[in-house]
Amino acid sequence: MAIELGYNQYGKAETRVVRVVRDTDRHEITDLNVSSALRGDLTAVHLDGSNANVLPTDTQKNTVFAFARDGISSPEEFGVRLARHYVDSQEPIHGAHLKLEQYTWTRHGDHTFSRGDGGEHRTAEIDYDGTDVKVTQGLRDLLLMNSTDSEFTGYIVDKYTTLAPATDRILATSVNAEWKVSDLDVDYNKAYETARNALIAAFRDTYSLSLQQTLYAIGEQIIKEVPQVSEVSLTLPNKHHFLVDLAPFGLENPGEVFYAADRPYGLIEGTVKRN
Ligand SMILES: O=c1[nH]c(=O)c2[nH]c(=O)[nH]c2[nH]1
Repeated sequence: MAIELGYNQYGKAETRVVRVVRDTDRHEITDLNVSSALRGDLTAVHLDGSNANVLPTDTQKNTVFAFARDGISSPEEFGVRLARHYVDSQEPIHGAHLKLEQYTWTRHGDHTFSRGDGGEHRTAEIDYDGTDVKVTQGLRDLLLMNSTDSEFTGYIVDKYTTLAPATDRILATSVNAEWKVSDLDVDYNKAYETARNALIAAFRDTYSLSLQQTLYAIGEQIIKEVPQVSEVSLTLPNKHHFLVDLAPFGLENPGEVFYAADRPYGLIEGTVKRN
């Protein structure tokens, strides 16, 4: 029987590093969750028990902390620096994939910050194969709601359809988005802020006939406003808000009282590309 090793990678997942800049009394914090995955000449470790080509995951964790000492200007810059280091300094390591999440802290003073319930956060993904660096920016769990300017009508009706057409509904979603940055000669923080603002503006300004239409509008707006972005992928759960029937209580409900359903939910996914 012929058996062989397929694709493999290994690394340290979820190294939590918090960097404080304290050059002045007004401190800055960068709070990251860093995962590294290395690939390369790693057959012997799986087949023969030789660890000679293995840069331990513990070392990868330590490298994150040591590199943080030099400062973190953006998750993308930090990820690129780590990826290049692992591949360029270790001959058996041929590729590195870095995933970074950045948690947002809101300032309440020079050295006082609060963080929400672990909701919205920024993401960065870097891949380096020894030649090319690929960078993807994004965000996860950004909750958005329009309390009007949303319809859903004109859909297929078959014998299982019970959904009533909606001409004025709540549209709410928890945005998961990532966009490929094709030109790396860019200010990552500025690109991120511009893309995030474009995303929110497109959601706000689109009179939505479906969440699919809103998805396209968001992708289109990001591509229009950030010249370095070539492709935007979006995953949008439709966080349904159903109008409650108050008639049994002798009350009208002119679009004012809703039941926020948890599950199931519609899941709208798509990619918008620069042509
Ligand atoms: O925006 C929507 N898109 C759908 O595909 C869909 N399907 C559904 O039941 N409600 C909605 N809303």
